[in-house]
Amino acid sequence: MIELRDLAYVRLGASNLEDAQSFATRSLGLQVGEQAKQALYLRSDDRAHTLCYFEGDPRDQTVAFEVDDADKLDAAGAALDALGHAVHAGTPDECALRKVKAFIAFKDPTGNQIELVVRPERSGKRYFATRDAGITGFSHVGLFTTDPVRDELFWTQVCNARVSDRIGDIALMRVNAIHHTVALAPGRGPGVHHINHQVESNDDVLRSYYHLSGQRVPIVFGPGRHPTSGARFLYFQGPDGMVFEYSVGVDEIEDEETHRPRQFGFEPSSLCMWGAKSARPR
Ligand SMILES: O=C/C=C/C(C(=O)O)=C(/O)C(=O)O
Ligand SMILES: [Fe+2]
Repeated sequence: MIELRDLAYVRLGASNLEDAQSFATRSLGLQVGEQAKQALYLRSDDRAHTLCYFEGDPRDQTVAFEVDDADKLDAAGAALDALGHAVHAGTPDECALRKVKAFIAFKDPTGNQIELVVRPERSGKRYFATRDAGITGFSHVGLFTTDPVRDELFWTQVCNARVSDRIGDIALMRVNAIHHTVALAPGRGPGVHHINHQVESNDDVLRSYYHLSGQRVPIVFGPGRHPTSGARFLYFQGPDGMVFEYSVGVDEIEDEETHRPRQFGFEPSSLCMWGAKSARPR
């Protein structure tokens, strides 16, 4: 069993790094941790980075999870290899680019690019962004799936994810007490469906709604409230069509032993209990 501890980062190819920087700092509210020649490292918490835009194809998207140590990383590599996944061990240069001690890369059954990392770098400086979006941290990702039932089995049987709730066959899965760290979303191929940051209060969600609307950032869903995690949310579109979410008030699963996933119907009211309609199909 591969024990995922937390999300580490997302890496996104950017068609225009300047546009990505402008969006990340003026709209999303991240802090530039480091500006390299062909990459931009962005912070949302006490880590050195949680999002990296690099000059490249916007379809090149990777999600990374932290595992405990080098032994666990080796065991994960062996387990994935035995299941037929091609596993790449990061070279020292590739580790430096990701600010981690070691990592392996592989694809999930849909073809999503996943990395498992050890010892991601933290920063001695606290996260301090020039735009005050109220961000309290990087929280979850949505991943496209071409087969939700198969991919739920991968995340829950090969890895340690547990299903918190389902909407139709779509699983919202946790790797720690937080309601979900990975949400699956039906799609025609691999890719990141959305990237979530938690914010401090309902006020932050609504303040951002007006701030982003004023900047003509496309709002794609919300403000609204998910009946699943209970979170109040706003989804909006960034560079190269990537969707970002702010949310506040996501449930924690209090009792790991007794929690049973709830089943929600595959219908709009399962996505928003206030009646907001998503501008993109889930
Ligand atoms: O469409 C359902 C979304 C559910 C949630 C939630 O319960 O918080 C998400 O954040 C999500 O999957 O994006
Ligand atoms: Fe979400």
